[in-house]
Amino acid sequence: MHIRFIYNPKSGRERSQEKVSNVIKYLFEDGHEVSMRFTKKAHDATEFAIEAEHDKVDRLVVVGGDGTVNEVVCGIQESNSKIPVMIMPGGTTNDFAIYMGLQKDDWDTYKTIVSGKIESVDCGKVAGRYFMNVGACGILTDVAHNTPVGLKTAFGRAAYVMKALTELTPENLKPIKMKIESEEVSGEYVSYMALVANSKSVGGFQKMAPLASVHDGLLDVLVVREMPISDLVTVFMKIRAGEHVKHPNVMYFKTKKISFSSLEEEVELDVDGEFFGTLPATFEVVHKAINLLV
Ligand SMILES: Nc1ncnc2c1ncn2[C@@H]1O[C@H](COP(=O)(O)OP(=O)(O)OP(=O)(O)O)[C@@H](O)[C@H]1O
Repeated sequence: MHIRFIYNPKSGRERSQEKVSNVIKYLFEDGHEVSMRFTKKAHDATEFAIEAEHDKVDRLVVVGGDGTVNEVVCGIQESNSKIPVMIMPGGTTNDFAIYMGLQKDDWDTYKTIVSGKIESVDCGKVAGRYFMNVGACGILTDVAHNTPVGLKTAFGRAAYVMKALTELTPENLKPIKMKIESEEVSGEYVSYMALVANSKSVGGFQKMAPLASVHDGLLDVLVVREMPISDLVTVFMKIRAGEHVKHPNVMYFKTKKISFSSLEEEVELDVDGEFFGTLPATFEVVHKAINLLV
């Protein structure tokens, strides 16, 4: 088989080299052809995924974080590719890879690349681009894209916690007046945060969208509505257990398609941990979009 690696050398703590070398060694020993593409800047991984479809490679291996996976998913969708994809988590949080159980040792990674099960999984679409994990707006949702790369390299996930703590000030706790339109829920809501998730794991919290599934042809929507700060603290403390969705001021439902618009100020949107633009935005699911090796 011809196996193409797309490798972001700057994602996470830059410690993936040894793992990648070991996996490539196993692949060579097994007689496979291996080619490498290293990303240098934003969108390189998208171009490399499109190139992989043209080159008719047999397997694509993505080494990087959620942002790199996002770019590869965009390339796969844009080129209508069905190439089986393996994700080697090399980022800071790796929400999607963790949700899919892809934190494997070197040998299992190699075995999955050559003979893993292929699962056809959903992705999301927003403003003509695609996402694997989440689109979000409101408090704390910009932490991932605003944390400097140097801080992530030095401190890993703790960098996000440090950045989050600097953001949780009374001035930042401004609720957003937004309009939501979907088949299930429509209306004007005042909320602190809204997110649309494909997988359960968001921002390092493995039960942020506790009922999400990448097989159900649906996106999970979580809206944290305006509430007293003391209630908000309670909600955040329940995220780890996935119990936050039961709070009366938290809306949680599934949909195929949903639109958000801000009724007042400009609201930034974060998609798979990277800055994406501003509201309005319409999210929809793309069922069975990616052939993932698991
Ligand atoms: N060689 C490079 N040097 C600097 N930045 C790069 C390079 N290659 C890609 N990038 C940037 O890295 C971003 C993706 O980073 P990625 O999300 O994979 O890592 P992370 O932020 O450490 O992990 P996570 O999102 O899981 O927390 C891309 O959007 C791109 O802009």
